[in-house]
Amino acid sequence: MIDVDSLRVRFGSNEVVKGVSFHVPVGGSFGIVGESGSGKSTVLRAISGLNAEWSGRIVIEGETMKPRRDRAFFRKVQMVFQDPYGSLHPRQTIDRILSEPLLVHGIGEIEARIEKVLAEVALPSTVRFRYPHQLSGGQRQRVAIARALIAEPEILLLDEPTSALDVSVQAEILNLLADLRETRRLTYVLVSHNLAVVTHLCPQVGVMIGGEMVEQLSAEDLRAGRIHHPHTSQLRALSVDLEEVA
Ligand SMILES: Nc1ncnc2c1ncn2[C@@H]1O[C@H](COP(=O)(O)OP(=O)(O)OP(=O)(O)O)[C@@H](O)[C@H]1O
Repeated sequence: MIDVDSLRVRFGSNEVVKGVSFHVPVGGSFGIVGESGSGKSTVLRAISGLNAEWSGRIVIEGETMKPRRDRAFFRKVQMVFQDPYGSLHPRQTIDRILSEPLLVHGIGEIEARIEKVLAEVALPSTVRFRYPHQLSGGQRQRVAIARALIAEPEILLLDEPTSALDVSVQAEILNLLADLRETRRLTYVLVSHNLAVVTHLCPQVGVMIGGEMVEQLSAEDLRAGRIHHPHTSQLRALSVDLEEVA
């Protein structure tokens, strides 16, 4: 369960998140959509503990978050970024990349866990001894998801997880994320500028503009055009085809 209440974030004199509130139940999936610069990633980074400069209240699984998080938090909550090139160390083999979270958290059975998680993200075990540049973009994102999952978190924070990928690969990764949420009973917060991506994965959606969440609605209402805020209508009109990736 994630409760965000009146979250504010400023950089210097510039307030970029202006009192955002939303709730995600255990096993739920909440999507944040909005144009570039609307503050979506900043909200996610405050939840993830990557940015300690915020005010308001963030409660995760009943625990009120402080700006700095302990190691147990980083086991429970994991983040997946847009760019698998940037987020995977280029000189480490996939084996090393996947071992690291286990070593950090003192978790044993490293070999078995790596084999299991690779199977879960549908990668052959032969990728273990390759480097990120030897994999395709989609395979690299599967590795990034495997790394996020290997220490068995409860919550995944997904920041544009498919935006760097070809359209055909985007759908594969979205389907994988949907399956993993169900089998592992994960809770997701997903950020994307792409309405089709958000509605594919998230039954509940929050729409941001200029640091405010101006509307929250179900993916169903969004698809059907049952919308209250003009900005949501604009975003919907801009999205050429809501079902493109579905
Ligand atoms: N570290 C930072 N220092 C100063 N300003 C920042 C910082 N990070 C983000 N901003 C500003 O905060 C605003 C919101 O950025 P944010 O990345 O959250 O938007 P976004 O909706 O995720 O956009 P995008 O989809 O382009 O990533 C932008 O104006 C951005 O320039």
